Parts: sequence; structure tokens; C-alpha cells
Amino acid sequence: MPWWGRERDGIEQIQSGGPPFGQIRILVVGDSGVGKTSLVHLILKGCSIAHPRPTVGCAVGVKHISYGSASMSSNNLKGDGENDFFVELWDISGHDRYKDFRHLFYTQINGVIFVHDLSQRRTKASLQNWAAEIASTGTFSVPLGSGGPGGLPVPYLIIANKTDISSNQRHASSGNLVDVARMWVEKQGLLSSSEELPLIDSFPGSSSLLAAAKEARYDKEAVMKFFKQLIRRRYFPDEQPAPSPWPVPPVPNSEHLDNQFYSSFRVDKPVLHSQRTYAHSYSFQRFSETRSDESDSSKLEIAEINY
Ligand SMILES: Nc1nc2c(ncn2[C@@H]2O[C@H](COP(=O)(O)OP(=O)(O)OP(=O)(O)O)[C@@H](O)[C@H]2O)c(=O)[nH]1
Repeated sequence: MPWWGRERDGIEQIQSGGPPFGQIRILVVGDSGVGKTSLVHLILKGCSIAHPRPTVGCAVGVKHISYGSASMSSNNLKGDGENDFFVELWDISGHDRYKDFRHLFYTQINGVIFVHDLSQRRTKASLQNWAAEIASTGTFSVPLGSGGPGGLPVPYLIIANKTDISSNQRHASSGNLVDVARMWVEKQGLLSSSEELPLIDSFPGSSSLLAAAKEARYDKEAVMKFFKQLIRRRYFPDEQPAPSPWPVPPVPNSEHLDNQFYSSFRVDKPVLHSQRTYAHSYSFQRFSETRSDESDSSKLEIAEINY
């Protein structure tokens, strides 16, 4: 059996029989305990992990996804216009003991997933430091023409975790979209965010991470679109992304935003429903010198995950 066909912990088996067409590397970063390992496990396995151990240095998980491209149809391995790609998820420990060494893992990065814990505001603020650290010490595959937060020159995705335990707090809401809308309003300086949310540091025993992850806006569709965006950037830069079904409002003036990190994160079309069935889109990361084929691909459609 070829090496890519072995079933190993955290590594999915390639079903097509052919070798992978390519690989992209994504860092998953954020402060210790925000839920990075839990998220990676959810992405890889589609289910929760009951008691994740603190990551030692870095753990790499590999997800296999198929990507279809017009330019692959004539020479693709599967014969259906699609080929297999490996998505490497480098889960970087957020513990301070690795702070001086973790830059060793910042090599040939295609994208970054930032994770923060909604019940601990400081974990959101520190994403700026993470971005600056990666930008200053990392090496990048297919870097953008200009940097984003902290000078980060690759696309990124922000995942706000643990809404389940922050939702009991003062600012929290009954639905995810309301939380998103509140965060957006706070960005505009229209709402005070000075009050720290209390720390609650236990995973609810009666609730699975999957349920928690749904609460926390982990969105399978958005994550897969992010992966495919990165595959396209690396391997098919000339291809145009599919047009977005969503109207694009003007970008808010970044001078009015109190946080550079969130200046590139905005709700395109918030649709507030009382129930949890919803759809809207975000825009992530609009750089001034971003190529035109990336402007649409930076929009990510959000919907609830269903496994
Ligand atoms: N309530 C709640 N707890 C969560 C959620 N996601 C993860 N946790 C818990 O948070 C704790 C830390 O999760 P990890 O996934 O290990 O966090 P990490 O960011 O990988 O931490 P480091 O390895 O130290 O960097 C664990 O006890 C998880 O069970 C969530 O959505 N809600």
C-alpha cells in the first residue's frame, strides 16, 4: 500500500487510488486552550474529541479533499476533472513555553486559521500578535502583494470558538448571527466592549464538541471554501472563482475600526432570524493589491454544518 493510502491517526485515507495532486499548508494558531486541537479534530474526523491533550509544540493533521479544475480535466488522475489534494493543518501549541521555538513551524505557509475563545476577550486581542509573529518569522507559499493584519501575506480565516459558554454572558445572544452582528457593531465603535467576559473554563459534560462547534460558528462549508481558495491560489492562479451570489456593500472605513485584525472581517449580508437556519456571507481579507481573481474568492458563505 502506498504511503498516502495508510490509515494513520489524523491522516485520512485517499480513496481514489491515485497519488495526491498537491498539498497546501495551513497554520492553526491562537492562545492556549482556545480550542485549536478540538477544531482540527472536528475538521479531520467530523466529530468531537472529548478530552484533547495540550499540544506539545505542534501537531500536524492532514485532510484529503478533492478539487475540480478545468485545467485538470485533460490530464487529471481520476478522469472526472477532480484530483486529490492534501490539506496540512499545523496545530501550533499556544502555550508560552513554546513561544521562542514555534517559529520553526512557520514554513511555506499557504494560509492561517486564527482561533479565539469568545468567553475570553484577550484571546481575540492576541490574534494581532500571532499574525505579526507569523508575518515576521515565517516563510510563505504564493504570498500576496501586500500584507494583512501584522503584515501577514497570506489569506486567513478567523474562527470564534466557545460561543456555547459565552452565550450565557452579558453580551451574548440567542443566535450566532446576532453575535456576529454585535461584533461588527463593536468594531464600528458603536458599542462598548470594555467589559471583560467572565472566564468559564470547562467543557460542558452534557454537550458534545460538535454541538459546541455549531454554536461556535465552525462552519464546514466556509472552511472547505477556504481550503479550495488556497488550492486555487497555489495551483491554478489563472482560474476565476465562481461569482458570489451576494451583493457586496462598501468596505467600512478602517480608520473607524478599533482593531486592525477585524478591519478585514465584515458581515456582507447579515440576515437575522430567530431560528438557527440561516445563511449569510462574510468577507475575509481584502488587500489593496490583491489580485482580482481573489476578491470574490475571499467571500465565504456561512451556513450551519450538518454531519
Ligand atoms: N465549552 C467549550 N469548550 C471547548 C470548545 N472547544 C474546545 N473546548 C475545550 O477547551 C479545552 C482546550 O481545547 P484544545 O482544543 O485542547 O485547545 P488548544 O487551543 O488546542 O490548546 P493548546 O494545545 O494548549 O494550544 C478543552 O477542554 C476542550 O474540550 C467549545 O466549543 N466549547
